Amino acid sequence: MQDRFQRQINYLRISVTDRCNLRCVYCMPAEGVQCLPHSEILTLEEIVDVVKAGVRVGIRKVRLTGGEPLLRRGILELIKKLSDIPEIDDIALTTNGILLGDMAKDLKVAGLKRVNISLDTLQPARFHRITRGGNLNLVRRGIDAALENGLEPVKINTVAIRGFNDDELLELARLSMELPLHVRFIELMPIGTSDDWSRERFISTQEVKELIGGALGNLEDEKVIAGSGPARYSRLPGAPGTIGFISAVSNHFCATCNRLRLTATGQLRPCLFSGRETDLKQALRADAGPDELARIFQKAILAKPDGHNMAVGWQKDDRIMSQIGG
Ligand SMILES: Nc1nc2c(ncn2[C@@H]2O[C@H](COP(=O)(O)OP(=O)(O)OP(=O)(O)O)[C@@H](O)[C@H]2O)c(=O)[nH]1
Ligand SMILES: C[S@@+](CC[C@H](N)C(=O)[O-])C[C@H]1O[C@@H](n2cnc3c(N)ncnc32)[C@H](O)[C@@H]1O
Ligand code: SF4
Ligand code: SF4
Repeated sequence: MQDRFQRQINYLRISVTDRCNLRCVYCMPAEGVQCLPHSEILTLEEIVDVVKAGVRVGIRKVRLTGGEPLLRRGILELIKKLSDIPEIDDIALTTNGILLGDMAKDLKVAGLKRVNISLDTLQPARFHRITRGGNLNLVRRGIDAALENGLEPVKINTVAIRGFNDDELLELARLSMELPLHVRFIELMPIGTSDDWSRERFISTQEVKELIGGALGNLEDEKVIAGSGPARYSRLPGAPGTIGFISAVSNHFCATCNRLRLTATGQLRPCLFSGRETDLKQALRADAGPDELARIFQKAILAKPDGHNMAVGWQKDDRIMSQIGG
């Protein structure tokens, strides 16, 4: 269905859990994150009902995220049920990769098409520091398992952060020369835990492009890689993979935004950056039928703003990224 700004909305990002096995410094506070009670979180059946209602208004693509989606009990069963919905033609998952080594094969069998894996550094000690305790080896294993099991295209999400990983962006870009990986550099957005994370940490796409182009060769524009997300892709000469750029701040893609979010607690959220939400859970738990759920979707789509307001600074929100479905 089209929203008020003639954008076709066909993509639902679902936060299947607010829980996470890491605590990345720019995303979550070190402690004090209150996990939502189970009764507040949508059940697997409720999520499937929501997607079926979404299909009625044109949802064709689903992404499971969180928090860490691989922590959600029953995730394989959920993927299986979603892949049985004939209209859904793309089921993807965004993960920190920690549990992927052990789960990739079962995820593929359940019907998952592809994964995006977050990786901000290739240095074990640094990884441990930024994730507050994570083991980089497990993520490397997860990436290998994703490739071995054909969860392709495998995309790597790297948030470029000054004073933290700006000295290894070239090495991360080189991954696309060694393996068929699509390494995407994401601009740090003013959302999440702002602790020590300030404007000075921001690195623009332009800066990363110049760095990579200067050191590794001409970046040739690449056609779209499967998935209709906001990244723009280029390829280094002879590389099996590509380099992508997600310029969420410097050159935002709101004019072509095609998505809605479903929070872990069953709110439809028209925009990552807007606290305005439409409640689906109450209707689900009052046994609303598919028509009524589809009407709630329509309402949320019509409430989509034309774009974000990042320019005003750090997002003040009742929810953190892991609850919204980053
Ligand atoms: N501003 C903004 N940024 C987003 C949005 N969706 C995703 N992003 C950013 O893009 C990053 C990568 O998102 P992914 O979960 O990998 O999904 P995607 O890039 O849409 O996925 P593909 O379908 O594979 O292209 C996120 O970490 C965010 O930083 C959005 O709706 N708005
Ligand atoms: C919130 S996580 C959820 C999925 C999973 N736990 C993971 O890390 O991939 C999704 C993505 O959001 C990104 N992210 C979190 N906070 C961000 C911020 N302030 N700016 C840009 N990207 C951010 C993460 O790096 C990650 O790639
Ligand atoms: S970015 Fe992902 S892995 Fe890191 S704390 Fe946030 S939800 Fe967890
Ligand atoms: S900030 Fe909002 S409008 Fe812009 S791309 Fe993200 S979700 Fe869409």
